[in-house]
Formats: sequence, structure tokens, C-alpha cells
Amino acid sequence: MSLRLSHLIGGQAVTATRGAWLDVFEPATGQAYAQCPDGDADDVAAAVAAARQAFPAWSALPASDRAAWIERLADALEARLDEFAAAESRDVGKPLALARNLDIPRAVSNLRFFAAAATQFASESHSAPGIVNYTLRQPLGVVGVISPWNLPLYLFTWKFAPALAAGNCVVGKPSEVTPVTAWMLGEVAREIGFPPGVFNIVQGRGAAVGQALVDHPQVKAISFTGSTAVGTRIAESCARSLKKTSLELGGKNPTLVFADAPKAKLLDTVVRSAFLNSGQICLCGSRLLVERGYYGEFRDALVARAKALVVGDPQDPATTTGPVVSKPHFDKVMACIALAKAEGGRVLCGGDAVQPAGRCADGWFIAPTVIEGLGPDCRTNTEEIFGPVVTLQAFDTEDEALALANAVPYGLAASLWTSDLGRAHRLADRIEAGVVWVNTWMNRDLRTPFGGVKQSGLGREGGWEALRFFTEAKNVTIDLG
Ligand SMILES: NC(=O)C1=CN([C@@H]2O[C@H](COP(=O)(O)OP(=O)(O)OC[C@H]3O[C@@H](n4cnc5c(N)ncnc54)[C@H](O)[C@@H]3O)[C@@H](O)[C@H]2O)C=CC1
Ligand SMILES: O=C(O)/C=C/C=C(\O)C(=O)O
Repeated sequence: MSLRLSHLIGGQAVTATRGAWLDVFEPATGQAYAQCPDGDADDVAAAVAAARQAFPAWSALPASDRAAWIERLADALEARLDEFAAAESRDVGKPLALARNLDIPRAVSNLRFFAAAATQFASESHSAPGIVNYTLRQPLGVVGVISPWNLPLYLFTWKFAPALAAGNCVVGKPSEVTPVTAWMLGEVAREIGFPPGVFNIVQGRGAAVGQALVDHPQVKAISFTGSTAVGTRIAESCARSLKKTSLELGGKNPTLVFADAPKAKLLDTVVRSAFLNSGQICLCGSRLLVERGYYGEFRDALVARAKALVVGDPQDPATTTGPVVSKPHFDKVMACIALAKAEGGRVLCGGDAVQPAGRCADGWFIAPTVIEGLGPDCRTNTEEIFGPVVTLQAFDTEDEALALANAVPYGLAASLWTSDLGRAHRLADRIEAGVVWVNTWMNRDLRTPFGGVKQSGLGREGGWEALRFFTEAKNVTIDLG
């Protein structure tokens, strides 16, 4: 095991103050292949101090200069797209093509999008007879961003790019389960001479590094993506110091399929929404709600498609479905499948671990699983599984479809399939979710507000929402005399 990662603090690659390390595993093989610093509160304190020192100069730069630095980072990342895609695929277990076509290009887009946004972000002014108000949007100072393991660089950049664009300095904490591409990006930042201290990365466990970042009095805001349990804990901690929080949490997203759904893209998209990234995307449609008259035909076609997915080595171009990310997560998902059976669910396909031949024999693979026969209130249909597991439920009316869609504590995203425009608008209005897609799924425009309601989170990311989150509004009123 030769690969040893580092923190990025004040423009320097450094190891954990107390010299401790965490093993990093390749999910496809189950073997440790790297070590990342097992950081602690001292490392966080050093990173925050570096960020505070860098803040006056960074925030004083013209927005166009900040944008140019972020663009340079994007250029350097894009120049190494294949290297980053290979690393992301290895670290998460996602098919190489997925990392190459989605994760890393989106990370590049995140950087470019917010670089451009930095130069377009304008403040409001409000005039009245004899009075003019204008609102300054000022950076907060040092902000913390905490990202998960499912879309590592995609979500890390989605958070730190707007923070930097708005003039803040960042301390980022990637998931300890998938720390490699964030570390690589830190190395790239050093190579291009990114201003030291503006962008810092502290590696390590959530309970140590993450919590220290959340608790640090000089950190003015936390942007977090991950589980609802941890998000709730972060909200409690931040409430004590009145820190701003943006929380993008779990989902139990419904896919509503009406008999009049346009069929051309339906199955391809629903299968993608169910099993992409082994179902480990907070937007995945894990509850398939199907109009009864179309249920049998849809179910049979879906099961045939799920069985045709190729589970195996992420490096094999034929593979559609890699392993899940870790042994604890494998155990969790398998326990969810066992629970579904105990609750009376019928497993129509999958339901088992898969053991590919060769180098992946000890990897954490689970067959794409479709389950029917469960009611809306059971744990399988209300708790996030975050794996390649979906359930089917039938409905008779639009009202029943809506009630099923809303029958969970989560409210992140919904995908709705119908040719009836009126119905699409009625349901889009009444579904409890932050994001509704009609006849599509995960169709992302980075300008749109992104986030959830209920237990799926607080606040919105994307476009101006992100820049507003990472700034404080100050209104100035002038009496024109
Ligand atoms: N966006 C989403 O919806 C995601 C949801 N999940 C859900 O969460 C479950 C558990 O996955 P985990 O990786 O354990 O997610 P997690 O919520 O524990 O981890 C997300 C990030 O938060 C950090 N973290 C953990 N505890 C923290 C604390 N006390 N203070 C600050 N940061 C902390 C982690 O180190 C990681 O960087 C999954 O099974 C899945 O259901 C996981 C990843 C993404
Ligand atoms: O911004 C996107 O396109 C996707 C975001 C996905 C997550 O936040 C997630 O899976 O955690």
C-alpha cells in the first residue's frame, strides 16, 4: 500500500498532527489500497487559521480575478480528466465510464459555472422618493464544506466553488470513505499556485474533523451533504453558535408512472434513476408508483431490464453496476433487503450479493433488486436504503398517487411520467419535494435551486441560491436630502 494522502493546509501538503492514518478501501476488491490522514481538531484549527489569514486578500480581489483562479483550477482538472475518473472509479467502485462521463465533467462544470457566476453576481437596489437603498453581498469569512462518498468530487466542488466565488476562504472535509480525488485536486491546486490558505482540505473522520469544523467558532457557515442523522446533529451544533447551515440530506424519492406516460425514454430513464451509481445518489427514485392498469406490463419490463444490468468490475467497459461503497454499507443494504423480505416483500429480481470471478471476488456487490407487495407504511418504503434496491406499488387515482408520493418523512426529488399536461402541473404543485422532474430524471441545470423539504434538508444550493448562502446581505439606506 504505497499511496499516502495528505491534508492541504495553507498551500502545503501536510499529514495529521498526531500522525494517525485511516485505511482507504477499493470497494471492487475489498482491499485497502491507500491511507488518508486521520485528522483531528488541531488540524482543523490550523486550516481555519490559514484560511483566516488568506481571507482579506482573497475577498479583496476583483470578482474577475477570483473567477480566473477558479477557471485555472477547472482547466487543470479537465486536463487530467482520465486520471481523476480512474481514481474516482477505484475509490467509489463506480463504473469508469460513469466517472468519466458524469462525475469529473460535472466537477469541471461546477468550477466553471461558479467562476462565471462570480462575475455576474449583483446586488439589489430599491429606490423611493428621496431615498435609495442598496444591498451589499459580503463574503462570510471562513466557511466549512462537508461532502459525502457517493459523488465525491462532484459534490465537493459543488460546495466549495460557490464559496470561493463569493469571496470566502474554505476548509473542506471530504468523506473519509472516498478521500482520494479531493486530495488530488488539492495537489493540482498547489501545482497551479492557487493562493495558499484560500482553499484548504482536512482529511479524516466525521466525528473528529467534521465535528471540529462544525464547532469551530471562526467558521461562519457549514454546507453539508450526507445523512439526515448527521445533518440533524450539525444543525443542532450550529444553532448553538448561530452558524449558517445548508443541509442537503437523504431521500426516499417517488417515481410516479401513469399509464399515459410517454414510453420512448421511460424504461431507460427509470432504470437509470433506480440503479445509477448502484442506487447511491440522493436523487435516485427508490419507490416506483405505477398506475394499476399499466402495473403488470411495467413491472415485467422493469424486472427484465434490471436483470440485464451487468454487475461487475468497474474497470470493465461492459459493467453497468459496480459494488456499493464499503463493507458497512454493504451490510446495511443487505440488512434492508432482509427486512423487506421479513415485512412480506416479494423479491422479483436480485436480493443477493454477487461475487464476480477474478480480482473482484471479495468486492461488495449487490444485484439490482426489485421488490413488490409492500404497503406504504413499512420501513422498507419509508427509510432510505441508498443502494440498488427499489420497490413497486400500484395506485388507482391521481390522488392516491399523490398520497403515496408524500407518505414518507423525506422530500427531496420526484420524477413524474404522464402525457397529461394538466396532471403534470397539478402534481408538481402538490408533491412534497424540492425538485420535481416531469418525463425526465436528474436533468440538471446548475442555475436552478437544488435541495429538499421535510427530512431531506434545509436551504437550497445552485445558482444565485448558493452565492446568497455564502454571503451576508447588508442594506445601506441613503437619504438623498
Ligand atoms: N446525499 C445523500 O443523500 C447521502 C446520504 N447518505 C446516507 O447516509 C448513510 C450513511 O452514510 P455516511 O457516509 O455514513 O454519511 P454521513 O452523513 O455520515 O457522512 C457524510 C459526511 O459527513 C461527515 N460527518 C459524519 N459525522 C459528522 C459529524 N458529526 N460532524 C460533521 N461531519 C460529519 C462524514 O465524514 C462525511 O464527510 C447512507 O447509508 C445513506 O443513507 C450518505 C451519503 C450521501
Ligand atoms: O447536484 C446534483 O446534480 C446532484 C446532487 C446529488 C446529491 O447531493 C447526492 O447524491 O447526495
